[in-house]
Amino acid sequence: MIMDYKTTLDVHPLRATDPVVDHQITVCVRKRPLNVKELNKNEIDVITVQSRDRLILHEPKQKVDLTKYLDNVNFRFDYVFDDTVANEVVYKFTAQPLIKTIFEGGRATCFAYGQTGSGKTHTMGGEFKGKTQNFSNGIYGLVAVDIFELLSTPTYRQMDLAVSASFFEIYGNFVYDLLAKRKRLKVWEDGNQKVQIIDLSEIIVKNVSDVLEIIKKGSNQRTSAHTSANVSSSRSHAVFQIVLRRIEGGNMKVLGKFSLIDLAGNERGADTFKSNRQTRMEGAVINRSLLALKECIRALGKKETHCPFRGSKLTQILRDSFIGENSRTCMIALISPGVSSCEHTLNTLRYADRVKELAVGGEDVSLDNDFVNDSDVCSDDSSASSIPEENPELTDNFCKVLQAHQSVIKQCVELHKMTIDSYDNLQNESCSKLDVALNWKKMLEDTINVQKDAHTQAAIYYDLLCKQKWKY
Ligand SMILES: Nc1ncnc2c1ncn2[C@@H]1O[C@H](COP(=O)(O)OP(=O)(O)OP(=O)(O)O)[C@@H](O)[C@H]1O
Repeated sequence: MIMDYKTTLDVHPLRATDPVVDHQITVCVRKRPLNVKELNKNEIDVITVQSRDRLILHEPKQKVDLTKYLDNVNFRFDYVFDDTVANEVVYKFTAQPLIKTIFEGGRATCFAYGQTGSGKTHTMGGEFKGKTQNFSNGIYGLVAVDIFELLSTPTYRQMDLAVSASFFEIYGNFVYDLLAKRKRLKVWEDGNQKVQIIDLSEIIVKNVSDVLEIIKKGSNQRTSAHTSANVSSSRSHAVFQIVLRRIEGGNMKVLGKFSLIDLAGNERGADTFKSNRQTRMEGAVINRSLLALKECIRALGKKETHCPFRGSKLTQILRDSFIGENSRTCMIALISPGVSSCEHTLNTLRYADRVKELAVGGEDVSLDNDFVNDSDVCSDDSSASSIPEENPELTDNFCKVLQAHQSVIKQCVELHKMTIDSYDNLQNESCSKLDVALNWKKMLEDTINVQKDAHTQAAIYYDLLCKQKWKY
């Protein structure tokens, strides 16, 4: 059905020579090719990149009478890159336009967002050849090339700017220095709300190869640390920063900063019901940071004076990226094309869609029409953000209650839809009464079960609230 549908479409993907448009906030999507594992499983590609800014997700669905049908969901972003596009082209439309910002005294930020294995590290760090990574064609490396090229032009050469780089990781609520054997660092906020990472290694770099060395060192540290500690890099945010400084009144003052962030896998935020406590807690922290990130981009897009950067360690550290006239952000949402990733892909696209919607000043309608987005359940509700930081157990449980209730709503919507379909099918006799009855019985049982789960979660949460003597 997908193949047939695709043949009816007029497809004009983005070309490397297309014009680059200037935005304060750019949101784009990159589709990776099907990988060997997916090809071996004969997975179907459910994504069609229709044009430079549009894509369609073909979601296979089934009616109550087992008839299959496609739900074709359309999305529009600033740019959409299909699976043939190289890193250099992605860079040209995303991070490259932000380079000049840091020379003009601003803050530039580029995020890679998506499910584990969707291509975040490939895009930010560089293409993999087997186990080795080509750091010179990732966005980190390409940014370095352009910075040093601009520095060599007459305008900037005379400014005598100093360039330095740092590379760290945010795992749970802690920060680890990837250039100092993953030393755990303290984050302090001074009286002016300036956030400092104490003792973070910041290495002076003189040329592109110095930067590539740092990227290599930090990336290797990340990989080896995670292998030995048996935790996954997909549960941490990696932050690579390049800072420009100039002499002002005898002191070195920051002129501009480029932050490049390889975010934790967004599906990790939904590590809840089936996982152990540690994983669930990590999931809740990731969830919160991704939501806080969305809120901060919203504040930037709406030019609000208040930025809710305290919502997570990630946004706290990146606070100066979300304030100020001269802050520009780019989000690259990475998606896996296989049918088995359909639900996560839909979640990624909806999140990116809302970031863009917000960035152009629209309203956040996520709670009205998007209750299936698991990664959003934590704190879109304003009451969630009022849960005290020091009560992670409550936060975790509150997430579970919300999540359980979202499942109930989802299930009820399915039940309602199925009932209407059954009625139609009985009317036109395309399905036997027995089939309808059996399907309806099963659907009702499932609905009762999710309601029971939600009830249990709410009861656990109530007990916990009573125990903690913490009330709304
Ligand atoms: N656009 C692409 N073209 C070719 N291969 C790709 C592309 N994107 C990703 N891949 C391949 O897919 C695999 C997973 O990619 P990658 O490690 O970048 O995912 P990730 O999103 O960073 O996952 P994690 O969250 O686990 O770090 C890698 O082997 C990578 O080479």
